[in-house]
Amino acid sequence: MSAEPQVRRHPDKQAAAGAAAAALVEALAAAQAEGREPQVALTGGSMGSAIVQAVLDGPHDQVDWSTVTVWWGDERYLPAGDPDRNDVQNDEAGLDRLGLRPERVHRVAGPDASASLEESATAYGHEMRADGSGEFDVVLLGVGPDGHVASLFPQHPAQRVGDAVAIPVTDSPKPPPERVSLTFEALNRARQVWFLVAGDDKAEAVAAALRPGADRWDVPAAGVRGRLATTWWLDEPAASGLPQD
Ligand SMILES: O=C1O[C@H](COP(=O)(O)O)[C@@H](O)[C@H](O)[C@H]1O
Repeated sequence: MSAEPQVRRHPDKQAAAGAAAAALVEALAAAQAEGREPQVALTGGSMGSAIVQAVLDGPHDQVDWSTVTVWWGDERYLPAGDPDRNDVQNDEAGLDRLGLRPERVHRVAGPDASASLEESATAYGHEMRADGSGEFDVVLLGVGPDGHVASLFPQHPAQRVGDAVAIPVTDSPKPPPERVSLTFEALNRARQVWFLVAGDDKAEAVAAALRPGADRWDVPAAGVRGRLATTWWLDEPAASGLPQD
């Protein structure tokens, strides 16, 4: 079973990131209050860093960050420390200042630390199965102007891979061409899925993903839902293709 999408509109990107950050702190604290050690999947792109920075800038002490486990929904297959990696951009936004335990921050191995893209994706999937089996409390996802989420691109054959948690993606239409992505199956196991989208260049993708009957082959963002909640955190420009109500 999966949850119908809910839309939260905010006047600008900062407000959307701030509201999502406050809700993330609340969700992680609630999971800890229920006795769980929460698992969260982060995202790259423009909003991926905006929410990390907003968490750091806002009140975040109600979460015991030492028991939070962090994954990425996708990663660009680049060496550790490369400024185009999602984890590096998240670190620069403040992820490495939250008090997470390094052994609970699961980074995708790049070409400096794996024999091949395929090996990196397989290892990431095994790591996830071994450590909590990817039962995410919250999965954060940015959305590209083409409707892609994580590194699942429209009409890209990588979408077809079943029976895997993490997959190698080659020929990505957005650089860099090689990436590791979680699959629809892995993303859809989350309790909550949150889309974070800002900017009028995303309005068409947002409207297409939320259109009833949208096909994930054409609009991958339409193919991910949380088991308990699916929330779209939007700024007004990104929401401008949706009906006002
Ligand atoms: O390449 C990627 O793009 C998406 C969206 O990025 P944006 O800059 O257009 O917001 C991102 O969510 C994904 O994690 C990343 O690898």
